[in-house]
Amino acid sequence: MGNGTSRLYSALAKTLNSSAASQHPEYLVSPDPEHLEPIDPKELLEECRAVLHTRPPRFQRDFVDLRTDCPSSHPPIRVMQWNILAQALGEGKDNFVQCPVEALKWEERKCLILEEILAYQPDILCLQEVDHYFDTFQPLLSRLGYQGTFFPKPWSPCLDVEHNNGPDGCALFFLQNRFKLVNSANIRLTAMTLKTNQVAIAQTLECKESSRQFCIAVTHLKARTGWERFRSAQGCDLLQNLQNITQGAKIPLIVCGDFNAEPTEEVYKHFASSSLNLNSAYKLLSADGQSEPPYTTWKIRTSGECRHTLDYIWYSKHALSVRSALDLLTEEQIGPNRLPSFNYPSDHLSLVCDFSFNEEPDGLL
Ligand SMILES: NC(=O)C1=CN([C@@H]2O[C@H](COP(=O)(O)OP(=O)(O)OC[C@H]3O[C@@H](n4cnc5c(N)ncnc54)[C@H](OP(=O)(O)O)[C@@H]3O)[C@@H](O)[C@H]2O)C=CC1
Ligand SMILES: [Mg+2]
Repeated sequence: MGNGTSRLYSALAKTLNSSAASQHPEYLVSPDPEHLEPIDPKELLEECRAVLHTRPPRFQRDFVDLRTDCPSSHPPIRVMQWNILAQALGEGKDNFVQCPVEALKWEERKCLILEEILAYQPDILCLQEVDHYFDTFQPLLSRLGYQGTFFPKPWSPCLDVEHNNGPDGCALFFLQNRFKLVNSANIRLTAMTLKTNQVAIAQTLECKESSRQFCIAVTHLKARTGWERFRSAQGCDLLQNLQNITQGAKIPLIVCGDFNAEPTEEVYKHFASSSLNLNSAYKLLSADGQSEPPYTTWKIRTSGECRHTLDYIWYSKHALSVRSALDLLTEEQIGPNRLPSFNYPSDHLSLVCDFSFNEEPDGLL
């Protein structure tokens, strides 16, 4: 076995075997990463690239500078929002008819996912459709200095798929050397007072540099057309929970999610007009700062081509500024067979933003 390969198995192989996933209780804050030997991100990136040596080169995406005039005395906070496509759904249920089966092989697709994370080095990761938390992302990201939290769907569609790796759910990771966890809440979303199959995680973090606190939340709302009212009710429930957690918007807030809703839907309008004073960060990439990108997910299923804007990063527009945002892949980069592909591991694009606190939040948050 070549040196690279053996190193690969030294870093990537120190992950729990997949059977461990089903032995874990529903919700578990990961063990203290101090007790896991750290990995050098450059080494892990090299090892991932060794696995991906037969794949086409990574697409280049650039950060768009959105700096406003308010300078910040502290380093920005980089947040990544990403529905990484559950392996069981990608292989067993999602029917991406133009995606070759071998492009979804987990041993390579996981390295594409890790490569994207290592390329942009977010301080905070908000993920949906995580069905390899315990055997892959938690052990590896812990060794990169992240503390992780996982909250699976009560009844994940992954469990219907033969040879699944356990339920999918939302995961939230933050760098331990930058933030201290003040509070963590797992939220099973309701709709019209009924418990639903969708969840969220909301955590209050304190910046070690500035002692400023903020709330970061991740969610994944009910998919499919015909469920618009259901998503709207889930969104209202999440907003109510966040009102309480931020003590009525006293704490700045960032909410990441696959909302499974176009900007025309009611749930989007609830977030855009909430008393939490939120703005959608990716609107700032548009010329007038008022329009969402044309797509955040683009796939071809048996039902046809689906190009939608469903993923968002909402933030407290008075207390926080967006300093930059990662541009999306172009249609040419995505290619005619759309996503996922040999080039990109998910049907959803990652969204990445750099935030800073406004020194003195003007007025209410
Ligand atoms: N809800 C419950 O209480 C119960 C649920 N179940 C099981 O759970 C499943 C529903 O899970 P739930 O998560 O609530 O469902 P969702 O409708 O939210 O979708 C589940 C997953 O399917 C993907 N998806 C969306 N559209 C399609 C499509 N057209 N074809 C294939 N996949 C698609 C979504 O991906 P994306 O978000 O990226 O679009 C999402 O990850 C049922 O199929 C059943 O297996 C069974 C009994 C009870
Ligand atoms: Mg999906």
